[in-house]
Amino acid sequence: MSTDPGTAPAPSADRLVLDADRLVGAHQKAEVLIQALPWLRRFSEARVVIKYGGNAMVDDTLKRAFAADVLFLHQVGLRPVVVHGGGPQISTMLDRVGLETEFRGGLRVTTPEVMEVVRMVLTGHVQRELVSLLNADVAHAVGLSGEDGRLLQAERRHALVEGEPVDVGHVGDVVDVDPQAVEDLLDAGRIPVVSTVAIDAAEPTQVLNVNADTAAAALAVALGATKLVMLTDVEGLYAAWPDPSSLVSQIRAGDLEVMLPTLSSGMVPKMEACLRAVRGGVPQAHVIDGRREHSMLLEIFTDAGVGTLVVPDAAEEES
Ligand SMILES: Nc1ncnc2c1ncn2[C@@H]1O[C@H](COP(=O)(O)OP(=O)(O)O)[C@@H](O)[C@H]1O
Ligand SMILES: CC(=O)N[C@@H](CCC(=O)OP(=O)(O)O)C(=O)O
Repeated sequence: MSTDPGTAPAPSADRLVLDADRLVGAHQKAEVLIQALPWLRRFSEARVVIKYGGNAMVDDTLKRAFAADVLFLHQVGLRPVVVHGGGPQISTMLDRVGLETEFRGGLRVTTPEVMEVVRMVLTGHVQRELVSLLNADVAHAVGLSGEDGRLLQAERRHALVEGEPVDVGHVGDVVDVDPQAVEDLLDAGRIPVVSTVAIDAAEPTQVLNVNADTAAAALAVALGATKLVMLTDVEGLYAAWPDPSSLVSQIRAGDLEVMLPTLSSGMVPKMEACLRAVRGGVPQAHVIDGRREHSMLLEIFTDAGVGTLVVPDAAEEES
């Protein structure tokens, strides 16, 4: 039975404010959905390689939000491929087992003992955790390492320290990608989750430690991905690190190439990877803040975009 508006008590001021808030909230949600529509259409069936950096795996809530975003992409018809890092997690385990660890030119010095721990942590711990989060409700995700189906082959590389090559042991750069194992999983409607341990092309029974950004870029190129999205622990690329007001929202490949020698630490392999991806035919490479819940959805499905977008030299202006 409805109340006669003429006799019903007047709603309190607090109640009116609450109702207004609810309406504004609902209106905003509808706006977001409408805004997402052209992007949903545009990216239908698009392959998106998502690099999830170890520094962005801050806590369980964030990890669950990441998994929810990946599942959302999958549900609305994109083809997400997750490539994960795990640098801090490897360092913690090395510390626990009493092995010294050191980075030269952004790359971990990797002895045979360190390599065993790298492989164990990436494929046995970080990958397992992501696969289990992604499969919490529906079983879509399947984990694989660069060793599986010869996905990633690498050659030993040096690090560059002040322009000089330095030996960093069992560290490689990807020289060959056989994406068939990933293609098979995508064809079966799966979400591949890739650990970046690679086969040593010179000694195929051995493995090499590959920077996860580098591996993600190589895989994005081999898969003909529409986007490479890197989740890290900063908003994006700062032209004048660490000044947040210097965030670069969009940069062309040629300008990034000029900027590369001025960059330091983790941003070097990350921006090199973005450059490699767009030069290899990936139309867009993004660096976004993985510490902000749902930053990936904001980047892909809203007009504003977030973080830093790298585009080829001849690309049109777009978010
Ligand atoms: N110009 C820059 N802009 C943004 N971050 C930078 C810059 N130079 C160095 N950094 C560092 O790079 C880090 C990201 O790289 P890294 O630690 O390798 O992340 P991930 O584990 O996500 O791959 C940032 O936390 C920041 O400390
Ligand atoms: C050669 C090299 O440095 N490999 C990295 C691989 C993991 C990685 O890249 O993880 P993030 O993406 O979390 O940094 C390492 O051993 O830490």
